Amino acid sequence: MISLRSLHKTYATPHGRYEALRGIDLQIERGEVFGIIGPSGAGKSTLVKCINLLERPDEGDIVIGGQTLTGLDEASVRAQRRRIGMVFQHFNLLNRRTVHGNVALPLEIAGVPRQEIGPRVERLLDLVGLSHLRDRYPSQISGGQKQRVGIARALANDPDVLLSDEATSALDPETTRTILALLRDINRKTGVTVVLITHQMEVVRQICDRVAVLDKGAIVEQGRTLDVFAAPKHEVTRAMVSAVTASDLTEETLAALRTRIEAAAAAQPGIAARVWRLSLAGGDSGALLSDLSTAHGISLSLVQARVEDIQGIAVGTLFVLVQGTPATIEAARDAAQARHVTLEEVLHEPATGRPAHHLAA
Ligand SMILES: Nc1ncnc2c1ncn2[C@@H]1O[C@H](COP(=O)(O)OP(=O)(O)OP(=O)(O)O)[C@@H](O)[C@H]1O
Repeated sequence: MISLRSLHKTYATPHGRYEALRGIDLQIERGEVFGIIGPSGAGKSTLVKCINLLERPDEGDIVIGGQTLTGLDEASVRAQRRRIGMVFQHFNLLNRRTVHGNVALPLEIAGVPRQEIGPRVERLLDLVGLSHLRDRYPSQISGGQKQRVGIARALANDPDVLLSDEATSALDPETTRTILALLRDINRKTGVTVVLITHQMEVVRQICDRVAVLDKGAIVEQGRTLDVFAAPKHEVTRAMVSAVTASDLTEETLAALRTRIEAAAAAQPGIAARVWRLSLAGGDSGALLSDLSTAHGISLSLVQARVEDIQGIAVGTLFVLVQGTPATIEAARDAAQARHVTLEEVLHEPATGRPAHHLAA
């Protein structure tokens, strides 16, 4: 649906030229919800402006639905721009027009006959759940409702692509969830391709099928959202993912665990203890823990956990204290490896001098 091929964009600055996009290659399929995420200064706004043709890239091609947009004259660019519906962070509504009037505006500009505009706007307001507020002005509705107007307006000309530029950044978490759910719903009902530009991993987690990570003007990682969350490769991705799913044990918690383990070992000689970090990407964490303890006769207690639902799949980190004989613990570890789990030993008592190691299932 959208192909970005080797996009380069350089700005002139007082200190010389700055390369904001350094060869972006991306393929976004028809009907998917695709996230482009990156930290501040990564080049997200520049990329948005190139995709909707407000900025011309210095090099490279933008192809939407088979049509190469780079190299077109201004009149053709304006026509092509209608194929992309834009949703903005600050809504960009006209205060002197009603909700209905704001959604009607792009249809008026496109020269749609007056008698067609009314029914079309009503359908759009119905789609975003705002029919009852049609005569209100922007100052009389909430931020979430304003964004619904923004989404209806973006869909007015029946675009192939809905391009959302930080559409939920100005909204509280609950409103963000409802707006993302609405975008997902519209994507399913209409099949419109949705491209979300965001700095929030939470947005990607909730609705994106695939994601590309932008850093310093380049795509550093891309893939299915689930895969990127489960095993982020680039350090920028890891930092953003860990803000949503990962957790670490503090030194205080580790010290308290050591004390607890030593007391248990003194009371029950022959019983060893481990602390495991289990990274899940799918599967049922509760079932995993109970299966391991019942099948192998070990004692398992949860120390700390952060597990998030990524479109129906559990992804996250559990820290568990495992106690048993060394043989039963080894058997349980082998069994854990057979599941969708990455297991890392954080603490090994009594210490054997063996370094902590990673075992990928
Ligand atoms: N018109 C311009 N002239 C010069 N440099 C620019 C211009 N616009 C952007 N830049 C620079 O290009 C880089 C990318 O900027 P861009 O606004 O695309 O990043 P961003 O990922 O959207 O950042 P943020 O999330 O903070 O808005 C930045 O270093 C920025 O300073």
